[in-house]
Amino acid sequence: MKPDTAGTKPTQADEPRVRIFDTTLRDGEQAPGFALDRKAKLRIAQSLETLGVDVMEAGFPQASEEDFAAVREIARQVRQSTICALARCQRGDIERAAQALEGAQRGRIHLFLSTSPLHREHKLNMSRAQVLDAAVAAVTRARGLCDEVEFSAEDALRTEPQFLAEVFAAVAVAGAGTLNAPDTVGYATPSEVASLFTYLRKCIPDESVVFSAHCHDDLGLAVANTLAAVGAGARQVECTINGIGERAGNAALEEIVMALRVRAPYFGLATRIDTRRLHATSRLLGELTRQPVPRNKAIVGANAFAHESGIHQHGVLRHRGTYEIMRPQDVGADDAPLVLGRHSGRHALRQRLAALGHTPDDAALDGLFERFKALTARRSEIHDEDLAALALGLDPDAPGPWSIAHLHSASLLGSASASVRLKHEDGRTAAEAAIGEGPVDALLRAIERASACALELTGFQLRAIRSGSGAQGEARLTAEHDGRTWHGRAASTDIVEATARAVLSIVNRIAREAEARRASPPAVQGATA
Ligand SMILES: CC(=O)SCCNC(=O)CCNC(=O)[C@H](O)C(C)(C)COP(=O)(O)OP(=O)(O)OC[C@H]1O[C@@H](n2cnc3c(N)ncnc32)[C@H](O)[C@@H]1OP(=O)(O)O
Ligand SMILES: CC(C)C(=O)C(=O)O
Repeated sequence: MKPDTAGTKPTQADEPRVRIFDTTLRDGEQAPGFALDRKAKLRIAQSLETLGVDVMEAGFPQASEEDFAAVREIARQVRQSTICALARCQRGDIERAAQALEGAQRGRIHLFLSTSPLHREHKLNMSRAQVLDAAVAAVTRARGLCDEVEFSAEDALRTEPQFLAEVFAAVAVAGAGTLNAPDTVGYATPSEVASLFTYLRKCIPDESVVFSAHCHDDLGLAVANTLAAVGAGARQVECTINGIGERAGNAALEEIVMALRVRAPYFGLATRIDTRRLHATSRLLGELTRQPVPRNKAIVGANAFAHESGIHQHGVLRHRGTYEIMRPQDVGADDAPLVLGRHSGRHALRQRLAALGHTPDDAALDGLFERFKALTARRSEIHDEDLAALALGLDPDAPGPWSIAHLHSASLLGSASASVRLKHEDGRTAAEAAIGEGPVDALLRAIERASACALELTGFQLRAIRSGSGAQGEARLTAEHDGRTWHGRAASTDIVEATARAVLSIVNRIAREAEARRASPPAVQGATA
């Protein structure tokens, strides 16, 4: 087929659906720090299947035995998505990809070859004619070995558009059903991407061909460029969970899908994705790669639905739509409570106190608000127990009543023991020892016994907060007591001591609050709370 620049016939672009091609397990996994073993890949593949991706690129079988085995396993187990394997335009790669896909319900070989002058000259040492011939020969070979063939013109956005159209037209005739124009180095702008896809659609007005976008994020434009391609007729988008991928990453699946959904009247295009599975899939990937999702990441970051600013909180309390364009439950996130912090105002403070059972009048609220703001000047995080302490007239950061008089911890191959002697401000001392599954468990149990305060540990984090001599470790704990969550935090040059002091800070807050409730008759509590 010769490029046809005469006009645009109706094509696949008129279909009101965008196919989601997920490449988390290939381009995503290819990035430093994101390698996954076969078992982890299968778990992610199953999660992607439940999410509803149309195509999942499971790997590059020629790259290694491990990659081959992972693609083969995924092809055998996943039935609802098309399984895709990457291959260079080389006989060995194509045959290996076909072999890995043998058990697939529906298999696709994804061939790629660079088309840009820079890549042709310096990387491949091939002329235009050689690139064209190699692409057609590879597609012809692959066509008989699997259900579908996709062809990617690597570095398409830096390729002469006419030559790109010529290659696409030729591989479409040879049997490639999907034509992918990647912005391999994340160089293009949205208007350039839109112009290129408009041009390609004019040149190849074949209704059976699907145009695809694959954008990298080197300039932070991957999602914008992908959406520009969709606006210009692309009906497959290649993307990854959390936007992982080569260098700065690929276009983030969750961002594209939610943009299409939230702005449905603008795009008029659906996907098959069950958006309520987005959070779970993102978390699974973060856990398996041990790469936490940044707090401010769109859609799946911890702050994506959090409001701390008083003016926003006031707006959200009146009508969520003032500052929220989607609901957390639409992406499978928990309905986040308003975050009380340095930038919060009285409306949010009153609402949170009410949820904790405290209903101060306006004058009491003003007093509490002043003390709350003073606390935020000293601390970056304020928890419910701090608000409860303020409402009871306590200083959330006050020391005691218990302090550590003696501490000993020992661990040996999976078992650990700890002994503590605690001193109470009323003069009592209490000494206890315990064994546990590790030093933290043993310490927690010894302190629980000595202080007679039952805790169930629900979270524990240790991080270095200074390096070199005098380096400190900070322990952060969350624990349940009496149906409530409590937070403890302490730093020391000795991480065992930091952990013990963090546990004790929880015990002390519980003790102080209990004492205040005993000492304050309900009528007095009601005056401030
Ligand atoms: C834009 C992308 O993301 S493309 C995918 C990139 N992903 C990866 O590279 C991850 C997996 N890769 C690998 O494990 C290895 O690179 C392998 C096993 C595939 C190849 O390893 P090697 O044979 O040692 O080659 P090496 O990687 O050093 O060089 C690449 C070779 O492929 C050739 N090549 C690159 N792209 C293509 C292509 N699309 N079609 C045909 N040949 C190609 C290069 O010209 C070079 O050939 P040469 O060895 O004859 O000089
Ligand atoms: C193989 C192709 C699609 C690719 O990953 C790229 O060009 O970035």
